[in-house]
Amino acid sequence: MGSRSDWPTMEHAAATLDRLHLAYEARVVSAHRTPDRLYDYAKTARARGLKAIIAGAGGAAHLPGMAAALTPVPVLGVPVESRALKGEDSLLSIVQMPGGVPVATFAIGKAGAINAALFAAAMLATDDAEMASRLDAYRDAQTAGVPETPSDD
Ligand SMILES: Nc1c(C(=O)O)ncn1[C@@H]1O[C@H](COP(=O)(O)O)[C@@H](O)[C@H]1O
Repeated sequence: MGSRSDWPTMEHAAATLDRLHLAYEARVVSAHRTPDRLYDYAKTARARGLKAIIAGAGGAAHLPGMAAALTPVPVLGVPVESRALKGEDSLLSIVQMPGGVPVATFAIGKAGAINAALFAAAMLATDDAEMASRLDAYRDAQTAGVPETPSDD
């Protein structure tokens, strides 16, 4: 994520990965404020064995796109809700990549963070039966948690 201030959003991605027993690291890396850290992080990502990078950032959210420019590891962009423009700036900054440098872009805020984690798990599940069954269990629990009526009475 681009800043510690993104953690209240991105911790939902982390919690989802925890639920799926999927190992991850959470780091603050900013294209704007820590460009060298971003360069090192992205350039070493593949060799370190990272299978996906969930990049959350708000406002002028260049982090996901710059990460994607520097590594072949799939980048999943999460637009963090910004104070001034409610995350529309984040969304548009992340989604509108030039052809040739893809970033998979998710919804603004908490839902996007959760879905990015689920999507990363789904990518891994294509050749990991254990992960596929954990995802099935996640969905089963989600389905079981949806009541059929609007209230208990
Ligand atoms: N969009 C970026 C990048 C980047 O794209 O590299 N670095 C920080 N930021 C964003 O700035 C917002 C405000 O950050 P602060 O709260 O630290 O001022 C955060 O949402 C962060 O993701």
